[in-house]
Amino acid sequence: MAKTDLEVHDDKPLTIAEFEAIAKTKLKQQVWDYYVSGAEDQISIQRNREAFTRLIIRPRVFRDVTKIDTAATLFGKEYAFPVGISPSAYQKLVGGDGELDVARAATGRKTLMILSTNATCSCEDVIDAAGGPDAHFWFQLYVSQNREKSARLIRRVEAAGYKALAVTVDTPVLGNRINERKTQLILPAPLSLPNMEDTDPDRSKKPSLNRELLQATNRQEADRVQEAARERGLLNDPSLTWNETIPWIRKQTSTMKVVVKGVMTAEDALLAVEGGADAIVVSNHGGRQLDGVSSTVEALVEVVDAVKGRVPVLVDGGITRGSDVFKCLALGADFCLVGRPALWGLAYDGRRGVEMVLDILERELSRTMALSGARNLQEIQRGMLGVERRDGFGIAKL
Ligand SMILES: Cc1cc2nc3c(=O)[nH]c(=O)nc-3n(C[C@H](O)[C@H](O)[C@H](O)COP(=O)(O)O)c2cc1C
Ligand SMILES: O=C(O)C(=O)c1ccccc1
Repeated sequence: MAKTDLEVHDDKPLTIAEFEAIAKTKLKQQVWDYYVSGAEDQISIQRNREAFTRLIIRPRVFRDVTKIDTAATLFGKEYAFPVGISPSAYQKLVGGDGELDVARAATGRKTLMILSTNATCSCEDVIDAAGGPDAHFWFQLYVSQNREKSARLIRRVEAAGYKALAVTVDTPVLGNRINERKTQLILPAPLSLPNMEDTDPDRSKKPSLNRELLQATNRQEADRVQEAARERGLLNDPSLTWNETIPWIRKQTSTMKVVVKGVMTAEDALLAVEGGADAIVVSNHGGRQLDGVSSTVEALVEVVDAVKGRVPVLVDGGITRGSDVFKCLALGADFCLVGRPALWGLAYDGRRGVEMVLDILERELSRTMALSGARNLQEIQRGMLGVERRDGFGIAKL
């Protein structure tokens, strides 16, 4: 449409969907494919989004909503609002200074960042960029078959000032991502994974690891490549168990909390709590691991009901609106995380782009709260949600 005197056009993206559309035009095909893809038929990615549209808000009105307080506390640290950034690999491929820009944005907006084991910036540089040990960031951990190597990494991130380890429990092997198999992801030579101790002097001459992992078409080949990946600490040891692994991690650190990321059932949530986890992240890895699992908001309900407030419950997967955050909190989550939305912001304009994405989510959450009659996070109740009734016409309150 042509501009007229009466129209003011502002080209700044106003929604996460607009950031995504712009990121698609800015990123190289192989990078876009890597970040956007899920596993196999991508049913669970779709389900993550659809579940939000099925949840219907039941707003309360005529309450004094002059002041809206979105502050959220985790492990004694107050964050400005309950949306942090999930760990994702190779952020320098997306733009700017990668993890450093994401870190600057997270502290700039007083929220949580979880740094990936497979980061392209060192855990020390990320804390420095965030303004030092007050950052209250967490580190995502893949536990290596070589436990000594993992023990050294844990000591290193503890010394750097991380407050918690988020142990990813949904990745004993890599999910079957078809796009990644078709379009090779290349980590260009100057990029490296500085949190990994690399014992292979020839590694820079070899193709990127996810590609190798996914290309294997027979068991022998697959075993060989998975073994090489695990040896480097890029993937979890597949033998990890509740009984052995959580106590082992706990023994390696005296200051950091232990969080498990990737729980999707009440049964595992109970094992996590009984095994001494300090928090749970309900996650299906952004639909990149097992395809065919439920959406994370569906799983959130059973996890919250099983945990009964004993530890904080976080959730990620498909969150692209402040109203999605509102729905997660109403179901009982203590905090939300976004993976891809932060990356779309990073692709748009480095630190500033990530801050814009966080600002959109904060403004949308705040407005949803005001329009629903919730002045603070405690007032966001499950009864503010409903679903379409199957047995008649109307909304069934949750
Ligand atoms: C490109 C990409 C890389 C990821 N890398 C990791 C990782 O290294 N470790 C991990 O625990 N989760 C990883 N995840 C999963 C995210 O932490 C998170 O669970 C997921 O992205 C949330 O869904 P969303 O992207 O829909 O917000 C990755 C996700 C994406 C999209
Ligand atoms: O791509 C991912 O989702 C992921 O978790 C991962 C696993 C191994 C290497 C790099 C990223």
